[in-house]
Amino acid sequence: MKISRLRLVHYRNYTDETVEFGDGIQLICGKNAQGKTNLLEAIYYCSTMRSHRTLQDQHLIQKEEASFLIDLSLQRGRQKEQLRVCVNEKGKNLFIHRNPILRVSDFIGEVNAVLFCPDDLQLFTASPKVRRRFIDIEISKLSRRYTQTLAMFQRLLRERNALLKQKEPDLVYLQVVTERMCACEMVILQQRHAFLNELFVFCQPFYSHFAQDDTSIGFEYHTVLDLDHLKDEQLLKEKYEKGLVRDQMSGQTNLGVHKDDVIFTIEGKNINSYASQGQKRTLLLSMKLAITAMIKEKLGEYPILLLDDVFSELDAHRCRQLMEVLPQDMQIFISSAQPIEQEMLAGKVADVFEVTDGTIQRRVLDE
Ligand SMILES: Nc1ncnc2c1ncn2[C@@H]1O[C@H](COP(=O)(O)OP(=O)(O)OP(=O)(O)O)[C@@H](O)[C@H]1O
Repeated sequence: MKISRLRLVHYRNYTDETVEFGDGIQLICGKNAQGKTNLLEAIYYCSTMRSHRTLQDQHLIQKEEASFLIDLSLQRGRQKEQLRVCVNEKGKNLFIHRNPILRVSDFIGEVNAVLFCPDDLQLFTASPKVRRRFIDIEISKLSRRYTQTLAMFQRLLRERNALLKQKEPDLVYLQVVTERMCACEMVILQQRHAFLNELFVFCQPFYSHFAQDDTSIGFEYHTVLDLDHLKDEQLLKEKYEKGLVRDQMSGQTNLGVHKDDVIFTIEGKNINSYASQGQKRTLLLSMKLAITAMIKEKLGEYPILLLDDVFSELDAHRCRQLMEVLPQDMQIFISSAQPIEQEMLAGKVADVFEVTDGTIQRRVLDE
């Protein structure tokens, strides 16, 4: 998958800018606060329908404007696709080849993008919700069934919580909702567990490449059922039955996959208490690269990789190691405020763009 052309209108500090991209590495250079991250954010927005920096679409609209527009020309093998995203205060209007797409979930996944950015390090220290969101976003790039099941589970959970808040809820209906939730949860927790297992199989070689030692990395998945009983739907239903009085007293559902967490480990120890900042960064980057490799294996083509400010996060040696490991046939956007020299690219060819105050110019790399 590759973006051949991008137009941003009233998006953040871009008034009306069109740029054509090539294959392989696309270096997005420029001083601080010129619009490099905004460009990567716009691409990521088309992939997930939300920004990685704000939950409010209004923040993405250029100051004093009423809406923004992103036009994106996408190439998948020989197929070309034209995507349009218009956002105003009323919401999102989405088009594929000028045909309106009414459900946001039908648009998500058209652009498959994996993002690495400096704030991602919070993944390890943030609340379990952030780690669940990370897992959910990444699995939804691989499985539409997962996205749909998760959406269904979230609807049922809201419904169950509303029933639990009633003084005299319809207990028969409550049980129907609970049983439907359990069915969704079996899919979700099995897919989460399988994804994490596979992620770390793909991740270990990347980590070893960067660390140049045999440090082992891993994870512990904490969910509502023991790992030996991940397929035991009956056990899950019994847990809900046992927890019903507590749920009614608190007016909410106290157990389920919406409470899951994952702990990342290095040498079997919790990454937060054991690893250096450099090791955390290396693990995170390895995880993102592993996800691109998983997508290639499962869907037959690489996603678009967005590396925001990655060079400032790594020392010169790791930068070279990163360039060496990036596949030739993946389109990769790398933003950098630091000057980039040919030597840093480890022999790779790159298209170079200079971003200045919301404008983008193609340029030649310094020797
Ligand atoms: N809604 C908006 N309207 C207009 N300008 C905006 C809006 N949101 C952000 N900006 C501007 O975008 C610029 C920041 O762009 P961006 O975050 O892409 O910087 P950057 O080039 O990645 O910088 P750095 O190298 O420091 O990360 C700032 O000048 C900011 O004021």
